[in-house]
Amino acid sequence: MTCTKRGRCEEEERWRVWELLLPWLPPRDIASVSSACTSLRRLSAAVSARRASDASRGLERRPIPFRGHPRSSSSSSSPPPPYSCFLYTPHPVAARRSLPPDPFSLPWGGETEKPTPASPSPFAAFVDYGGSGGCDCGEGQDEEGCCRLPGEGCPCGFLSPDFRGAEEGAAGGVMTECGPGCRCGAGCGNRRTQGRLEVGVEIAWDERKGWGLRASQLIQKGEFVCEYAGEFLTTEEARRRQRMYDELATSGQFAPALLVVREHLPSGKACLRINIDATMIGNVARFINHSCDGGNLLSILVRNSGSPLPRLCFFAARHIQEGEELTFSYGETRVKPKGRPCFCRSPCCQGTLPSEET
Ligand SMILES: C[S@@+](CC[C@H](N)C(=O)[O-])C[C@H]1O[C@@H](n2cnc3c(N)ncnc32)[C@H](O)[C@@H]1O
Repeated sequence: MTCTKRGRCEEEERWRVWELLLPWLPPRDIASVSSACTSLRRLSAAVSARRASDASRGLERRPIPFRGHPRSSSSSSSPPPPYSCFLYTPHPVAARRSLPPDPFSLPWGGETEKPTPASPSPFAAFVDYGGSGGCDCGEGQDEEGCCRLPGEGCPCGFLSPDFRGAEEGAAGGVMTECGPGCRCGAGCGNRRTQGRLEVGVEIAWDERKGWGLRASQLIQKGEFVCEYAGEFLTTEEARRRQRMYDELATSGQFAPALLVVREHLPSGKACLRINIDATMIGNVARFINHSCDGGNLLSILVRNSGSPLPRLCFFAARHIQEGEELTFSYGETRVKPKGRPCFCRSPCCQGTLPSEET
């Protein structure tokens, strides 16, 4: 009698450990655990369903669901769904040195911490948080009152995105906002792109392009959609990862999200190169696919006072209807001899995805 009771307690204890452990495991491990017994299969299926219900892991204002993956509703013995293989971050982060060697072995989770001056990280190599050049507008005022109207003296400027030609796919340029060098706080009117996601989006499966981001509500022309958050990499690290991703991509089950952005001088010469890798740590923007016609998003480099690195932000280039896929152009250059096929379906499709030597 005593023995049976102890046995039951041990069993319950083991089960509790699984309940605590499973939600953090990489999908590959969940798949192997789930084949052990019916109870674990049920528990794994519940964990996978929870993951599919919110890509942002609760870090955005509202859940961002995955829709329509052919394997998501089938048994958990099927291959692990790729939507788990990244950590969610609402903000750009410094390159992580402690990441596992490939995205398929990443645990489930998110990065909540915004980098601060106090946290010593490689980010400090890029961003000077002690920053100069910010405004004093917030001093002695409540947040609501500061930096509200253009032309009222805030030195950070209120340049708006340039939407001329946006509907024809023209690039959007640069704008400026208050930032870490300013005395104003999060409620300041000149921090339009620094809050959490405001527009409704969901992540939808396409047989040929993989996951993509689509609007789950009408998005008005000019509305801020999201920024491209990921790890800021040095060019050397970007090259190393690109080689790794190219190899993984030959398996066909892997979609890298490493973006190289160049800020050009008016003369046309490149002056600043930014490498943002959203493959292993990123936000919803990592799901935005390419369109050869420029897509319906305008990409703008946003400079924040006190931060030498601009951020890449997306605004609606035109009214975007509920259910429409959100896309932008990954660039013009196509230098890799065997470029990967493009399935953007636009009339001006070039047939291959933009690529360049990183
Ligand atoms: C930033 S990710 C976009 C999300 C990705 N589709 C996924 O499933 O995670 C970029 C990758 O998506 C795929 N992709 C993006 N646009 C595409 C297009 N127009 N045609 C085919 N594949 C595309 C490519 O594999 C590319 O490397």
